[in-house]
Amino acid sequence: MLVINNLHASVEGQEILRGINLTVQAGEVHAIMGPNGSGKSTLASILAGKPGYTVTAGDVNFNGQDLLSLAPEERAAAGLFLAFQYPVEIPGVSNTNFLKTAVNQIRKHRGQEPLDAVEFLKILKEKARLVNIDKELLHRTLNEGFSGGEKKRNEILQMAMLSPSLSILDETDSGLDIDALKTVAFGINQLKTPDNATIVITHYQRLLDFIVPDFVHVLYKGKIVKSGFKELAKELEAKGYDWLKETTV
Ligand SMILES: Nc1ncnc2c1ncn2[C@@H]1O[C@H](COP(=O)(O)OP(=O)(O)OP(=O)(O)O)[C@@H](O)[C@H]1O
Repeated sequence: MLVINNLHASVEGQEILRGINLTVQAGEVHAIMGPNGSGKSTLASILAGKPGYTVTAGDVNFNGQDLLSLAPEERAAAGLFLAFQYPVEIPGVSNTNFLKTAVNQIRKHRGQEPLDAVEFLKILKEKARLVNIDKELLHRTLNEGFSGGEKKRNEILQMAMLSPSLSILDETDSGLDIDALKTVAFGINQLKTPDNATIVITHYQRLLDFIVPDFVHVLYKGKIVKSGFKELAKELEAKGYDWLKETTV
């Protein structure tokens, strides 16, 4: 589904990613961990097409397409979804209207008819129930006055509505209390199918108790320096990252 090959990228002339190689197959959950400033969010932003980053070498293939040549909205239409570390507030736009516009925009890109209001609301209710989101959030203005936990839950609802083939969740656990963490993880697990895949960027092994990854990778100074299974996250929790620094410098 996703093949990242020797990806190098810089921001304002400074090299941040220094040769990332990563393959994600359908049905898999990958966790990316690593110390602050190692390039995790940069990688997510580049995959989503956020401006401001210069790819200096390498390529990314997503479902047979050259991902880096696509505009951000084309990436979304191709099935990529990024949940941001800090979801934005959009005053004056209701959550429901935002979701309807986003869903229909993606349908348009795929050559499908837009959903009418009745069809859309039916799906919205089903998905809100599936990922355990309070209906009250649907009628509020997008992310405005949402608590940190509500913003993150709302992103899971967006993910449910857009049915992406690859979801990238950047520090979805930051600022969540344990119940919100469980709700968000429950939503992510509910949406898992053999046809989609998830990349979870996290600092904490506790999230991975609820979203069990098939693979764990450590990003350090812009490179994946170690990959393993879920036990690697436990090892990192116990030992930190210094032991990896010693083997990589
Ligand atoms: N827009 C930018 N302008 C300048 N430097 C940037 C920019 N974006 C990222 N960087 C730098 O790139 C490096 C990697 O940042 P990034 O946010 O990708 O790390 P991270 O691994 O996600 O860190 P954290 O765990 O703290 O979220 C950092 O040194 C950061 O200061």
